[in-house]
Amino acid sequence: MKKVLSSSAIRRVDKKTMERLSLSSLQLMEIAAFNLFQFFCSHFQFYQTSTIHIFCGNGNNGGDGLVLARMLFKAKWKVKVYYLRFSSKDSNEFAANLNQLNEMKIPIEELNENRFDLSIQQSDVVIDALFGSGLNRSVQGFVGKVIDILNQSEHIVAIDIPSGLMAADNRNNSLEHVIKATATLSIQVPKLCLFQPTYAECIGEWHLIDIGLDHMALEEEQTPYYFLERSDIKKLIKPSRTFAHKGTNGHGLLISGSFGMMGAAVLSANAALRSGVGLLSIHTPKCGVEILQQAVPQAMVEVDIHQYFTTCIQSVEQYKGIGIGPGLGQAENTQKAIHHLLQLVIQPLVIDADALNILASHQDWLSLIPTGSILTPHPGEFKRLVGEWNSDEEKLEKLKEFCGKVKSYVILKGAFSCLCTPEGLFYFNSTGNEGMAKGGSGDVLTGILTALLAQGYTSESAAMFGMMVHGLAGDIAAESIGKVSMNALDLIEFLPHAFMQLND
Ligand SMILES: NC(=O)C1=CN([C@@H]2O[C@H](COP(=O)(O)OP(=O)(O)OC[C@H]3O[C@@H](n4cnc5c(N)ncnc54)[C@H](OP(=O)(O)O)[C@@H]3O)[C@@H](O)[C@H]2O)[C@@H](O)CC1
Ligand SMILES: Nc1ncnc2c1ncn2[C@@H]1O[C@H](COP(=O)(O)OP(=O)(O)O)[C@@H](O)[C@H]1O
Ligand SMILES: [K+]
Repeated sequence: MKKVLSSSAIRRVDKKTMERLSLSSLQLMEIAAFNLFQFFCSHFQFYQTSTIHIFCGNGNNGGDGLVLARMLFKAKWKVKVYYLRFSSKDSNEFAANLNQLNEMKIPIEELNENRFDLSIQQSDVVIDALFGSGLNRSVQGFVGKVIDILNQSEHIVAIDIPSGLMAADNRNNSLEHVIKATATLSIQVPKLCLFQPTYAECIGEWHLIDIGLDHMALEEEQTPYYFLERSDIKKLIKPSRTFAHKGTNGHGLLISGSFGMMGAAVLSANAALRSGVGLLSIHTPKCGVEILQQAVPQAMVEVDIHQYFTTCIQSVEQYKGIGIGPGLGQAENTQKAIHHLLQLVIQPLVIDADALNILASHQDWLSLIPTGSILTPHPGEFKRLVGEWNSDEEKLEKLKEFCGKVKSYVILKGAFSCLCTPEGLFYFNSTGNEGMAKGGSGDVLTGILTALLAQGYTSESAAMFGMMVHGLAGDIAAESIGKVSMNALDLIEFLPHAFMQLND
């Protein structure tokens, strides 16, 4: 698990690293730039025949740019270096490295208000080292004009953060002039902006470049934001038991499907059955019985009295994991059935899709949600629950407030799905890809989560494990058959591989 930190926290970690490892700030910059250089050479080998235009500010982000320029120059890449003095005083590290470049006779050009004509070819590459974590106000003036010109380039690699974007909160940033990078090489610590859809087109694909910051210093920083990694899940996985039987592996219930939407029930059920549940029951209207008995013979079907949709859920105490929502529809009687269930149930629920939509239209039922439930809205469903937001930052505030209010977990789905806990901690998922943006992918997640709760995982562990394994199944599917063709069925198909990888 990596901590997502603010710029001021990162500055403290940098400082402690230098003190504890007896490094000067020039040495730390040299290490940072060397790791950037190594990553750049291996990951962007195909740029080797292009001219690399490196744009440096006169702070330490610019310093990183100068050292990277020196290393690329020595390695015989074609580099052109430019710098801009937007701050009245050069940082010491920038100044020292500028001297080194001058001594090595590496050509370097100063841009200023009167001189910023740039000639960059389509195949050329721009490295953006103008501003990093030191940006403290919106970019204006001639630096803004330079950024606008650079944005006409097709290949832009930003160092640490695309210039013009702030690490954590951009609500007071006009965002008029921000580098639109194709890739961002962020220095070791994930920043909140990397996970926000609004800034995705400025950040492009991103990578974290380890520079050996002091682990204790990182430990000492407090943050509510975390980036969840595969290694975190391994610790949560329950060992398999030789004398296990279907009873000890838990009995799950899915309340799912309605006329025309039985596919959702089939997907959730198959996902649950690939996620270790001992026994699975599916509550469904009469029209779904034959479909389910054929498509999912391993599951038992509990038949509703209604032909087309769910109207009445009787006893649920025997189930340890209960998932409700996929393909459920929002018929009047289904709404009543949900209200009845909420009054009846004491164990945490997995609540998805139409069950969320029903709750959104009956806000007074939210207080009936059992403590520790897992709600899995996509942003559209979440908006119905909490109203519109004006920024991603406000969205996270609403998420925290909502989780506290319903004393439950929410997985806000999308790229870097975000799990928020009732205590207000945020965990961004590191698996998953855009190939999963297909109908039915969310139904698969509901099945997985229901199975994990049934097996006795705590809600928090189930949410972390489920979110990670679901995304990993997507990543393996993408590698095996490609993002275009993969769909929800493939997530189920590759789920066993994902569980095996997490267990390795
Ligand atoms: N040992 C280390 O420290 C390491 C640091 N590392 C690297 O350092 C980077 C952070 O460097 P940094 O703190 O010098 O800030 P940076 O982003 O270069 O900005 C420079 C100055 O610009 C100014 N400014 C702000 N906003 C402005 C605006 N809108 N328009 C105009 N000016 C504006 C502001 O100064 P001000 O004008 O407020 O006095 C600010 O101080 C980090 O991203 C990483 O790449 C790595 O090498 C690892 C080791
Ligand atoms: N661009 C993306 N990157 C990563 N994961 C994604 C992306 N788009 C969708 N997903 C994942 O796919 C699932 C889609 O769920 P949802 O929108 O509820 O689909 P449905 O309701 O059709 O089942 C979520 O788990 C989400 O995190
Ligand atoms: K930058």
